[in-house]
Amino acid sequence: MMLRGAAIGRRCRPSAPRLGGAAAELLRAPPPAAGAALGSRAPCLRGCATASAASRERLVVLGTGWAGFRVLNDIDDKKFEVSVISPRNHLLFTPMLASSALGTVNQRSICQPVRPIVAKKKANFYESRVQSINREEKLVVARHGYCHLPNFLRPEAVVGLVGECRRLEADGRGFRSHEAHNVFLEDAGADGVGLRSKEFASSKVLMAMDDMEPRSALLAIYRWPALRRFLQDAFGLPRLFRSADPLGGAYYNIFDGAFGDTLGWHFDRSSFSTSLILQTTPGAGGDFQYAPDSRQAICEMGSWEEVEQHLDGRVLTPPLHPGSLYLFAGNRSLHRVSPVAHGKRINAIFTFVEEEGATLNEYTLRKFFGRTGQSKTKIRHTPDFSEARADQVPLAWGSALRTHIAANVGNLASGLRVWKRRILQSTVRAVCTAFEALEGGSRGPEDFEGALRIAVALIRGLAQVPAGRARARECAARRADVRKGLAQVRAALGRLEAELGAPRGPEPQRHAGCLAWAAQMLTGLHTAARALRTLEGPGAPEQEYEGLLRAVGELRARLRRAAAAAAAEGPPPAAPDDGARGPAEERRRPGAPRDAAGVRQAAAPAPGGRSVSGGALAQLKDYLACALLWEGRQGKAAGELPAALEVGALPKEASAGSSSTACSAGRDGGAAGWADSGDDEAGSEGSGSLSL
Ligand SMILES: O=C(O)CCC(=O)C(=O)O
Ligand SMILES: [Fe+2]
Repeated sequence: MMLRGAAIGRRCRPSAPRLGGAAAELLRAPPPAAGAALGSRAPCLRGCATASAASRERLVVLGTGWAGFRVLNDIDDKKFEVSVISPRNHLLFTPMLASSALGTVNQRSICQPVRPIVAKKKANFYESRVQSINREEKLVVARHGYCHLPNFLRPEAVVGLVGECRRLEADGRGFRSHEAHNVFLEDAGADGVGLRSKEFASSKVLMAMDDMEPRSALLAIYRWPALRRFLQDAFGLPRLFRSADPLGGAYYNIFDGAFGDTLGWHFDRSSFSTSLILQTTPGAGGDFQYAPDSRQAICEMGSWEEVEQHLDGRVLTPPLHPGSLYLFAGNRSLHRVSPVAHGKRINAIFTFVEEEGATLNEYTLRKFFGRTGQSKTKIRHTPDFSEARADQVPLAWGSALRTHIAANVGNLASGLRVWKRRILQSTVRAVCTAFEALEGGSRGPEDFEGALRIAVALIRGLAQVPAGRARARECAARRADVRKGLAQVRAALGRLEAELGAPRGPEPQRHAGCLAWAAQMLTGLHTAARALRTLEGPGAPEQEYEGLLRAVGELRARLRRAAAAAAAEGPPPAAPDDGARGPAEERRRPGAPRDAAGVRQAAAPAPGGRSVSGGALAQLKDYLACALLWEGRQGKAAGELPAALEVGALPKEASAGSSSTACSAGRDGGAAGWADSGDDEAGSEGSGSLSL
């Protein structure tokens, strides 16, 4: 139903939604004049009045035709609080339409804009169509698509929810997305022309429902039956259900000024949404902006330029405050969250659906949740950086790297101690700044080189680091690798000790090789065990790690004793004769353990350790790359990585080897510090054994 040009004066009855029940503690019913949307299938407007003028009578003017315009012009706004609802924001002087079509009158001359007069009368203007009028209820239902319930939450509940969200964030939960999308949140299609081809960049952190504690206050509100009933009433729906999506039922959004986060112009895919504003930074952006009921018009447009023209003067930016709940028909009105310049904007979205069992589509899950299922393994959107070399990183990788770092940093930071997390975060910031400078053409050479090296090392590490249970599994497998490595060292030392005790000629060259190899292996395994323990965070099996580190300490002590015994044998011969030594070796040690192959293997200097440990420890390099970053607390500024640990310094083939990083570290005196950062008993022994 549509009334054109008619003005109806109505005192709108206050309409507090019916709220009560368990979560009522947290909630405050909207004040009577909050403009709650009730009574229609489409989100709609009730009362159309603001809370400001309880003493004035409310008057709703429908349409901006002759009558409406006249009433608005003549009304005494001291006596009446006026709201205007009209699909047009101007009066059209219809008798002149024909002349306008013929070109004798300019089109603009036959339109009178309504906003100046609305502003003068301090009225509310809703560009919308009225759907129905309920005279009994004094209710006007308009297809406006937006409804604001200020103070929906009590301030203390807002504080509680913000705290909950921050805790999750600090715990490394959530997924940071940096995405390009068009207004329809759909693939552009093969041809990708017209409006569909216009992409907007969006970035934010989303904290999915399955990341929340079962006792989460947000989930308590979401599951509160009265909220669902209220929304069903508000939207005038026959049925309404909570979403069956395990990730997207209720979730937190964080728009971080440090990343200039924003949500680009789009239409939602669901017919309506419910958003709870928790934190804003006034004046810093993060505004919710929308063009009411604009879908139909925009769908007919061929380009974004046309849409921009259409949006001019139509975009509304409602004032939202922490504790505000707003209901919004997001699939009918183009909307966005403007870029956040600083601080953080936090809100929560509640998803309700009209069909029982409905879930989010894969496109949305992938883009904004980073995964489609409950696995916490993040989706990679970026090139494979694992083979990256500092001297080979193409400039074009800049933004992909930033995205990748940003997407994984939360994942990696999960469970880290605070100081480590800080190092990681400041490293990431340095890297992002460096890339920004580079892309902007103002390359800061000192900053950049260091940051790039770190970036590559970081990415190599991050690229392999899973989260949650997958991480625990991965760490368990890597612990098994460390145990295997320790067993190899133990066996080699056993054979060496047996040889040293046996009455036979000295073999100083071979023994020195074996000792050096064992020392390097122990350094690498020690670093690996500590890095893994850090990675696993609070859930790490402490006893097992203690056992591994104790074993390293014991083997180092044995190594020192063996080294002393070997030193007593005398200096190594100048030039060992490999060809002659094989059979001679067999002849000289008849009482030695039988496994000759094992002896030969252990005795080989094994540059890079590959021949000893094969591929079993291959992935440790990534953890070691992470570990070296974390060792920044030892006063090594970003960029001052020990030379042997720079990613560019690692020969490509070394990445296939197991403890190559550790061995490089072992050979470099300066590197010993990071490998043995010295807060456990085994740590302080590293450099000593390396000096063998
Ligand atoms: O955060 C907001 O206020 C709006 C969010 C939104 O438009 C969306 O999640 O689709
Ligand atoms: Fe939206």
